[in-house]
Amino acid sequence: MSVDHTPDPAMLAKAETLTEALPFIQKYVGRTFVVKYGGHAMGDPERAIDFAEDVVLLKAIGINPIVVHGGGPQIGTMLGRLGIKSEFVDGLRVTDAATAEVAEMVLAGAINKDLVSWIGRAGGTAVGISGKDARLVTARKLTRTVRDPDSAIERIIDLGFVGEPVSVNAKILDLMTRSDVIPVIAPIAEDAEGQTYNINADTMAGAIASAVGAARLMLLTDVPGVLAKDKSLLTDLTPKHIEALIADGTISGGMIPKLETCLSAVTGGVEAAVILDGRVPHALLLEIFTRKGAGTLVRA
Ligand SMILES: Nc1ncnc2c1ncn2[C@@H]1O[C@H](COP(=O)(O)OP(=O)(O)O)[C@@H](O)[C@H]1O
Ligand SMILES: CC(=O)N[C@@H](CCC(=O)OP(=O)(O)O)C(=O)O
Repeated sequence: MSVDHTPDPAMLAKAETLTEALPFIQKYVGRTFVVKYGGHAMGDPERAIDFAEDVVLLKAIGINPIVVHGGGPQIGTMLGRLGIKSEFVDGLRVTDAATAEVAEMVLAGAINKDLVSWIGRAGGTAVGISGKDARLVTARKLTRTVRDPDSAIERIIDLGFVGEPVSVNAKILDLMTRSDVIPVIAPIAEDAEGQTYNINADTMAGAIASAVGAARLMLLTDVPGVLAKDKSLLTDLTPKHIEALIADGTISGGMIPKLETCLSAVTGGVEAAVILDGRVPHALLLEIFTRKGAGTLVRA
């Protein structure tokens, strides 16, 4: 009796997908990827489960993920329930004392523990912390200047308790990533005097990526990447392009801190930064392990 050796095309396609991933696995094993999961991308529970599986798979094959999460829309919902108004300047939430308290509660409380739970259920060992734990991140008040487009006069805007990272305790992250642990980090930190700051999650992820010398900073959001004025996807950007896109208004709102973060990450030792659509199922795996990639890649 003869045996039919013709492979099932669907099975063959699976094997090809795995072999396509091989050079990327070989390249990145032992390296650290900082993945920022935005509040908008987090909205769909099914996608959140895909995200958790992707992160656990990375760890299982020897790539070290560090997750930094946002939660802007979720903070907005809680502030709304409490009757606290909120306003943004260049994608940053103006943060008074009450808003800082709510931001910490939502980010370091609810969202951080949801993510830890998703990763745990996908089989990973996630430990949820904020910048305050083990003095992971020390922050200071952020000063933001805005330039009036007509007069070109610059003025300083007071954003309240919005912080920027000054130093990162990379040693504690190193201890965690050398073990089975997947750190899950909320973008809240304090200064030397114990003042709490609300930090934009992209900014937090960028500072951490630079401090650990990450191979990649990956920012998952709710758009396919950086879009040009005609809405086409800009697949590759350099620092020069970014400055021009900010200056001519192509980039606005939350995309500003995102690209500023990519800029300082790639000039601060991170090999490349990617902005990609977190609403796409398994966006992380598709970006890392396929030749085509996805989203917008920023390189120095
Ligand atoms: N040129 C641009 N390309 C893509 N998105 C842009 C651009 N300019 C502004 N944006 C806005 O930036 C948003 C992403 O930032 P943000 O809302 O802060 O996301 P996240 O919560 O994922 O950090 C997009 O939803 C879009 O509205
Ligand atoms: C200062 C500042 O803007 N902090 C952000 C922190 C959360 C965040 O960045 O969340 P996303 O990534 O989901 O936008 C905020 O209060 O919304």
